[in-house]
Amino acid sequence: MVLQRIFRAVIMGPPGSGKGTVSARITKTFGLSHISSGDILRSNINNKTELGLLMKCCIDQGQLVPDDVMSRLILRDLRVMDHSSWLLDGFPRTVPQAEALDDAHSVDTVINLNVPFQTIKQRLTSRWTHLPTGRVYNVDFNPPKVPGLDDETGEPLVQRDDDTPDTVTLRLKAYENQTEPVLEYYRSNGVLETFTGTETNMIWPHVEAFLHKKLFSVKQKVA
Ligand SMILES: Nc1nc2c(ncn2[C@@H]2O[C@H](COP(=O)(O)OP(=O)(O)O)[C@@H](O)[C@H]2O)c(=O)[nH]1
Ligand SMILES: Nc1ncnc2c1ncn2[C@@H]1O[C@H](COP(=O)(O)OP(=O)(O)O)[C@@H](O)[C@H]1O
Repeated sequence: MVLQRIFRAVIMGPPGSGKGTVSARITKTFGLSHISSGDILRSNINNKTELGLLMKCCIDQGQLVPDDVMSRLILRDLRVMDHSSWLLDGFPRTVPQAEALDDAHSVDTVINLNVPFQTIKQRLTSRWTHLPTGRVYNVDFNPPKVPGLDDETGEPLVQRDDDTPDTVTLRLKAYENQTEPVLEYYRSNGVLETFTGTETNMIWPHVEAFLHKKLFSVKQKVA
């Protein structure tokens, strides 16, 4: 689908709610550029940049990276995408980050994946990631064709250092304390759309239908 107008979206939800999985489907269906804060941080860690080395320990302890670091990193990437439609995944995660984003760009819609915490824990400890692309697999849900290898490149998959049961508990706490207030922020701005469920394949048709409608009405407004 070719968009006729620039469209900016954010996808939110607790760790393991399926943001990466749903983002891949959105980008494939609607052609938005996907920007994942977690993938950007992991690429910095993998490439041993100064920022990556500094942030690794905070990520591995299930804590959020400081707001100023994160906002600078993402807003810098968005600056060079001035004429693109994008989907932000994992940013903003705090109210100050949402305010920093608002100061620079207007957000058309925020997709919130509301998946119960007890569903999530099991998923994260069986998540396998292809670090260079952020493609995710799951032993139960979408296993790779060859165990341990990425379907597209044949490169090795890894388990994230922060996907251990103890760190997942800390990340869920950080989500409750620091990220849930962002949902309220966007709800009061009138852009929040929540999708509730325990399975991505049940949630996805609703997200897809919503975006079709949203993009169509955006085009109508412009015409
Ligand atoms: N069992 C199960 N696993 C899922 C489902 N949706 C996504 N996953 C897996 O759950 C893990 C977390 O999903 P991901 O998209 O990475 O979530 P994110 O942390 O919100 O970006 C990955 O291993 C996915 O393959 C689902 O409906 N059922
Ligand atoms: N916007 C952000 N603000 C602060 N820290 C972040 C942000 N995005 C990612 N991080 C850090 O990177 C980690 C992994 O993020 P991410 O890949 O989005 O995890 P998940 O998709 O499992 O929720 C987070 O637990 C946090 O430490």
